[in-house]
Amino acid sequence: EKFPPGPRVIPIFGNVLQLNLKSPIKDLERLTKKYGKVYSIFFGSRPLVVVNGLEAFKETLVSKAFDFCGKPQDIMFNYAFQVQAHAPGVVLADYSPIWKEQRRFSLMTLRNFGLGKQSMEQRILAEISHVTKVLEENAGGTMDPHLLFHNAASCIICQVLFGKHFEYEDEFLKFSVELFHVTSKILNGPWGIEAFRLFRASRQKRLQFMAENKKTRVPGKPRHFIDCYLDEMDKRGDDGSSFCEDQLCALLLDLHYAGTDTIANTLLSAFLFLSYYPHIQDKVLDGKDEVSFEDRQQMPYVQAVIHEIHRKGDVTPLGLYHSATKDTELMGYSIPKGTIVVTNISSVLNEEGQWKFPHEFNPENFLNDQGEFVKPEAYLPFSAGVRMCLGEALARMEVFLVTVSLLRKFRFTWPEDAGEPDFTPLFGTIQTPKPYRMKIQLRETP
Ligand code: HEM
Repeated sequence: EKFPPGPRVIPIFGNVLQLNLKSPIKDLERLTKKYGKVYSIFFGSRPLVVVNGLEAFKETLVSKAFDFCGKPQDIMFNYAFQVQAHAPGVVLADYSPIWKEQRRFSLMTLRNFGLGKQSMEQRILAEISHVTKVLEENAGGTMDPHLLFHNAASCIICQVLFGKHFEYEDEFLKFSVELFHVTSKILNGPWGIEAFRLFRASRQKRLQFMAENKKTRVPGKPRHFIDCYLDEMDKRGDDGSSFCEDQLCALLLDLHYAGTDTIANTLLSAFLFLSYYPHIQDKVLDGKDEVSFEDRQQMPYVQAVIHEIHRKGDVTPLGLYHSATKDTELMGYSIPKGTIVVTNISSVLNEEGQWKFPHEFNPENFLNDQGEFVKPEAYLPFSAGVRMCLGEALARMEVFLVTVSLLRKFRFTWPEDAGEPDFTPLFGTIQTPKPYRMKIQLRETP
């Protein structure tokens, strides 16, 4: 009876005609002003509860984390993406022992692979050298970095999953980058049969990799994620756990997808802002020649810039839909089991009252009066709680290393003839900055 309020529902359509689905963020902001931090909208006859702002986020994701950690199953994207119901992977899997087991294993494996340790850093730096090469070829001119950053992000996660470098011309790399980029905009574009076809083709390619890999695998000597998973399967035998090759195949897509488009768009957004505000680039370097991930704690300004990149990047504006695991309450409203809950991450990352400069790209958002690094509570680009992003550590390391390494070698500026930049991104489950060109100059080596 006390379901969250919302705009008047039109039979059959619900509220879809009242929302700009191509770019709904402004509409959601308008509805917050009218109905408060928690309200409902209807897609046809199906209600979605939208959660806005830090206070409502904390109740949803932290204090009532287990009431809201489900994931809706009967939506179109799941049918296209998952392919096999018994092997749901992690990203779209409902809250269940299977999800828990697979998430824990993935997290541990990413960590043991050297996250926070030297070896992961070396893998990332090796991939950055390919980016540097392309930028060197374009130095003195301008370029659209779109494909370059997608290729780089995809290659880095492929190093973890498959243990090898893919050339930027490789068919698998090109196919994957295109697949992720197109389908992450599914919410606002025409799609259907084509998405189903692409995800099925992607599964065939992953199965092929898994089969090829077995030929060179030495049990107990893992080279990459696939090997680690197969070792785990051997260890578990027939213990009735959820570990199986279909799950491995699903996880490969989850991690490759989640690790490519998010990072690529964060980097695109980073270099859009940095090109327009080149004075920030000079302050990042501040006379330092060598910068390693290890040193970041001693570099408050660099930390502030990287965090501001993730905040203004705002790449997953509505997170990934949650669902209520039982009949529960949220901010005084009744939420029936199974209700889809939309976490409007964008509303928190730009919330007035939480940030010194909510609407501008400004590293001061993460610095106190003494110039020390501080992280406001509303810094939630990776969400929070039980379903929080499991690639956060890798994402932070990648964005740090790519940004700092490229700034050491190049200076990026906004082309004089490019007019004013449009910072409003193209909306999607993962959103993308509008295409732009940046001017690239080699820095003088000291
Ligand atoms: C800037 C980069 C990234 C951002 C902003 C980001 C953000 C997010 C967000 C908002 C979620 C949804 C959390 C929720 O449902 O409440 C998520 C989930 C997830 N992310 Fe990321 N992510 C990033 C990079 C990565 C990377 C590099 C990987 C993999 C290596 C990854 C793997 C995942 C997985 C597997 C999930 C599902 C977790 C689960 O449901 O248990 N992400 N991410």
